[in-house]
Amino acid sequence: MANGVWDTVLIEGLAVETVIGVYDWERKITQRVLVDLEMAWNNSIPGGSDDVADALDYAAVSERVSACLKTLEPQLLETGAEAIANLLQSEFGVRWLKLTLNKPGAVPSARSVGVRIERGSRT
Ligand SMILES: Nc1nc2c(c(=O)[nH]1)N=C([C@H](O)[C@@H](O)CO)CN2
Repeated sequence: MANGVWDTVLIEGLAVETVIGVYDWERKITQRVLVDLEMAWNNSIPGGSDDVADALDYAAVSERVSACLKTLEPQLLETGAEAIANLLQSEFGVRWLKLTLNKPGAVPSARSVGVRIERGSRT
C-alpha cells in the first residue's frame, strides 16, 4: 500500500444526451446516459496548495466526457466506456479509474441497465 494513491475524485450522475444503441430506431433519437466516475488522484497536493491547477478538475473532466459521448455516438455502452477510460488516462493522467455507464429506460422492467469497468493501477 505504501506509495499508492488512495484518494479519489468523483463524478456522479453526469447526464449526457447522445445517440447510442444497436438498433435502427436508436440511431434516429438521442437517449440519456448517466456517467459515474471514481478517479485516483493525490488530493493532498491541491489540499496543500489550494490551487485547482494541482487538482483533477472535475468540471473539465465532466465537459470532456460529455463531448466524447456526444461525438462518438456509440452503439454499445462498452464502446463509450473504453473511449472515456482512454481519454482520462491519456489527456488527464488518471492512473486508475472505475467507470459506470447507465442507460435508464433501455429495459423498461429494470430500474436501469449499464456497464462498469475498472482500468489502470493505483500503485
Ligand atoms: N452489454 C450491452 N448490451 C446491450 C447494449 C449495450 O450497449 N451493452 N445495448 C443494447 C441496445 O442498444 C438496448 O439498449 C436497446 O434497448 C442491447 N444490449
